[in-house]
Amino acid sequence: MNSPAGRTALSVNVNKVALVRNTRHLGIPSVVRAAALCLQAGAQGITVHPRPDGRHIRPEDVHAIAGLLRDWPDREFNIEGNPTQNLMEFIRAVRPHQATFVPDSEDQFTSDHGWSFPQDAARLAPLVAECRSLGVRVSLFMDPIPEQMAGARAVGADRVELYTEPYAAAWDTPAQAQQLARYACAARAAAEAGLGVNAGHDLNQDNLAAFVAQVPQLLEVSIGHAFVSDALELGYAQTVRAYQRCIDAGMAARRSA
Ligand SMILES: CC(=O)[C@@H](O)[C@H](O)COP(=O)(O)O
Ligand SMILES: NCC(=O)COP(=O)(O)O
Repeated sequence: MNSPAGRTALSVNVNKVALVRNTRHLGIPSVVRAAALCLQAGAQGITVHPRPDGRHIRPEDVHAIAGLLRDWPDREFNIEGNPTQNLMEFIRAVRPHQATFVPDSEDQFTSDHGWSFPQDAARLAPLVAECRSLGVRVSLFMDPIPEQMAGARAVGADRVELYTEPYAAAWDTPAQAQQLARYACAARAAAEAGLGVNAGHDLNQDNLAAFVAQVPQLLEVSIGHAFVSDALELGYAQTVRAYQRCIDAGMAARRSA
């Protein structure tokens, strides 16, 4: 992903643009136009989560964004999903830069937990191997549990994505510092296991800088719900710049610590 060396990359998740689009048969707001405007504003990647029930991102969105990203060779496409459900058909068809495996059930309200090892190892390992044979990086959606990181590496994953809802829920409370320490420890354990570290879920303009400042070697954040909510007020381009300012503020705080 084309991000200045050492800068945490911003991948915009456009699920919620699709959610609004799906409430009429008019094709607006356009998911591809949202992605294009975010890329033009400097987002390093686009993320989608084509859930089996099609509540937001649908197969045609996946293929359209894959087509868009062919015009942006220095940016990345990240497709999220459960590889035991419909994710692999998309990986085989469009070969995104990254596949993020998420252990969601088909009717889950939203993602709310990561994989567990060794329980999930046997069924994930061949799917990870297939992605990698296709040249697709694999990131595993994980709770911030240091002891779980070796298991993620053992199935062949390149990265983990730390599930950040518990941190977001603790933000601006007395539990914030403890949560940040928990994520920093998990990130160090991941790096020691040879894994890259991504993060996502409920990150926003309020809580992002502190997370970037405290969590080492953070390669990518994928942000959707709060991003699209902000873009309704600011527009996509201004929102990309606002989130990148949060990332830069976190990186600066990290350097000065
Ligand atoms: C895996 C994760 O935390 C999010 O990327 C997920 O895509 C959110 O899904 P919804 O947008 O359906 O809540
Ligand atoms: N992997 C997290 C993601 O893509 C977006 O999550 P959210 O910001 O919509 O909670």
